[in-house]
Amino acid sequence: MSAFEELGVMPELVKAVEELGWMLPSPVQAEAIPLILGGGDVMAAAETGSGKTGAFAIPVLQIVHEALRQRVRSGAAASSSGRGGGNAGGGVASPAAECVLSTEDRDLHLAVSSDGCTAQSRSEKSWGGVRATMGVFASCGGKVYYEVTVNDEGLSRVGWSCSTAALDLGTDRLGFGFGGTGKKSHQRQFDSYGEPFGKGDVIGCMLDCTGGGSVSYSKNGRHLGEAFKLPPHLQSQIFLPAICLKNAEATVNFGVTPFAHPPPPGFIAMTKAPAAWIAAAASAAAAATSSTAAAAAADGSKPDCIILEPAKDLAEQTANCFTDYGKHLHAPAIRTGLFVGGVDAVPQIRMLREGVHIAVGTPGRVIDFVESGKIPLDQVRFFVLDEADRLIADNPDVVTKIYNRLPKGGTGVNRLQVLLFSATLHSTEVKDMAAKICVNPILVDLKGKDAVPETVDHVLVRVNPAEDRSWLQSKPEVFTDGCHAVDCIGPSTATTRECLSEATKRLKQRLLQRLIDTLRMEQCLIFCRTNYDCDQLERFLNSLGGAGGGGGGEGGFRGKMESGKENPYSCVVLAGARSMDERRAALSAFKDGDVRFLICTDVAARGIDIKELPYVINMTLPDKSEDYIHRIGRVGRADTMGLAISLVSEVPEKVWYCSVKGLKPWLAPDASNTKTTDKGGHTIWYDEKALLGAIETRLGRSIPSMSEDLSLPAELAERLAAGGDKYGQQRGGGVSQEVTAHLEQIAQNVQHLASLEWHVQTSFLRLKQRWQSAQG
Ligand SMILES: Nc1ncnc2c1ncn2[C@@H]1O[C@H](COP(=O)(O)OP(=O)(O)OP(=O)(O)O)[C@@H](O)[C@H]1O
Repeated sequence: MSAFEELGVMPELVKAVEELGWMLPSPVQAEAIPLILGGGDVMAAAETGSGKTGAFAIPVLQIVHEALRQRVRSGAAASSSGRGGGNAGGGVASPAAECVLSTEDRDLHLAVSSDGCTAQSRSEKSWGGVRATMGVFASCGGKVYYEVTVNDEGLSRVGWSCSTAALDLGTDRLGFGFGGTGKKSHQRQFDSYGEPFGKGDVIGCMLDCTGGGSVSYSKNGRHLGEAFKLPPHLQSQIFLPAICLKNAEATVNFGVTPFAHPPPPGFIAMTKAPAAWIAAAASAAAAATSSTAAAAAADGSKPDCIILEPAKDLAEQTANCFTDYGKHLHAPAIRTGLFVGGVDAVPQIRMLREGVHIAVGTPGRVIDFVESGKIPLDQVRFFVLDEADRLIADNPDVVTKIYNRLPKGGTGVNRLQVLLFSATLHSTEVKDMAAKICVNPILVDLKGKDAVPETVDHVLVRVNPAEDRSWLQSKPEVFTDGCHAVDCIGPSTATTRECLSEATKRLKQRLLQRLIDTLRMEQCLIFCRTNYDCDQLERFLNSLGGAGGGGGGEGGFRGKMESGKENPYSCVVLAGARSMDERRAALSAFKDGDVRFLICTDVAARGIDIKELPYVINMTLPDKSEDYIHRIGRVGRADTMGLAISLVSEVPEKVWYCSVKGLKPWLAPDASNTKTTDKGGHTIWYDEKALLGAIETRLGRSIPSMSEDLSLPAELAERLAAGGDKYGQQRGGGVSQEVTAHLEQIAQNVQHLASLEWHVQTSFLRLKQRWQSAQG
């Protein structure tokens, strides 16, 4: 059994992740997958690149697939009998329909076998109940039978109940049970009936829908007499086979295989009943809700899961992960839809009409579609906030509005599960929101505070224009942001705040070039503060590349070189101001290794997964310390070593400031107004030393600096050399620490087994020798 199977993951999903080369679940996966499969709300905080997407995607896919299979089975039965002209109420099943125990309509702690015939509940404290996927119209005028075989010594109660009855059979007015202690139960009234039963006994459960209706039982083929008469108010209801167990196991037979004892005269097996008698459980339950809901529920076309992501690119990546992990799930296949803004809504609406089971999107587009009724929510059972802290900080209203509209599904297996994931999940806002939208969430917190993975080395390059005067050189030409366009910059003003600020910007671009050359960077992700900074850096790198950057037209693939890999400075841009097509093309060119540098804003700070990326550079520190953790977490993923370098100015830098959301001050009509915002302009003074202080406080450690010749701090260089590690490659020669730990764990057992095997073999050979010599 593989390590993923041990977590309860179904073989189709295990196969898919093994094809991706995942040998063992990562720690967050090992913790979160069983919790989600068990039905809990989960808040998971784990380092960047530690496999959080798989930790929620795998169990979500599994549960959604199970639910869908169940619906398709029930829906198919309902529609085929509908075509046969049966009951006008719809939801009438074909006689050949497969009636099994439901994996949906059960208590969480009761397990149902994959063939839907055996139920097991190992709780000694509480009863676990389950109903069948088909029911019988009490008004059908027929007589139906099914059998239950008790497999062990625990307690069992068997019988019939309506789809809305308590799963604890016989404890309300909608259920009728017969228990192993020899009692019949209805409305919590337990009266002596028949005789006790236990392990090995076969109980026949009869529903007689003639003459007002009654329920009776047999034990090992012996009829025990009528147990209940159906009260008049229940004679229009649908009754489903139901059992409940306490630390027990039982197997049902609805008639697919021969019965242990023949049904009493006039009774027929559930599965042999005419179509007009039988109703699918899903239809029975759906009938209680709106008719449109029932219709769509039957074909399973509404989302079961809503996943919010803070950025379009990340949403697309997550949707692709769902498609990849779920590729072996068939009959039915899972359909994942992507719902992000900035692109034509029509194909997305069409997709919703065709049916989507997992909806992944960004807050704006998702709330638009929810409020206009395009994304129906009445079937949703998972609400996932990936990068939850960012979503909650930026879009608390959207999160709350969507949550308020979701069906909560009670406390059984259909209850809504809320999952919050991030590498930085420790803010007060997250805790407050979790208190509102989660029910007893289980915290999977692998470090207890925000942490940087061991595979990420991070260093600073201090930028001090007062000491480094190379900014006065005219070559290579740099392209700064124009915040000092109206200031007097030059040797004569070299000590003014404005001049030092402009000098910092010039030095940073030149330092970037030196870093690229010194470290012989094959690939690097470069973070800038604004869209405009990205444009200017792109110009700078293109000018170094000497080819002026191919394309560059409106909507074109700016910066892509004919042969990107040969150009040591080839670059593309991924930033909010670029179109979705351009962003997609840029990311894929970078992932494919066609270009060396991906210049980006913080839209790429979270979640974006680029395999074996060796370097990240921060041209400017982010103004939120948690974003630093996410940015540098683009390297050091999946046990690959990576280096993050931050250029940090020793002096304040004047930068553009968007006081109105969406406003690009460098494009504003009064863009020449470079005064600070308190003086009616569009700039602020940015203090990177203070930002660095906040980051170091958050991490609880100081970040080492590179030396002037841009070599690594000694401690890092030594550690790297000792481990034989290289940035962009798996640490420890390709075997992950988890795999090593796992191998160490099983080594002892393997040795023990080997020695047992040796003893068995040698004693067999000795015996054989003795026998041969005895034979002469
Ligand atoms: N069990 C595993 N074994 C090997 N590789 C894995 C495993 N789980 C995930 N990965 C790989 O690790 C990389 C990072 O995974 P993922 O993107 O899910 O990380 P994350 O924790 O969500 O990171 P972030 O915090 O940046 O969003 C991916 O390339 C993924 O394919």
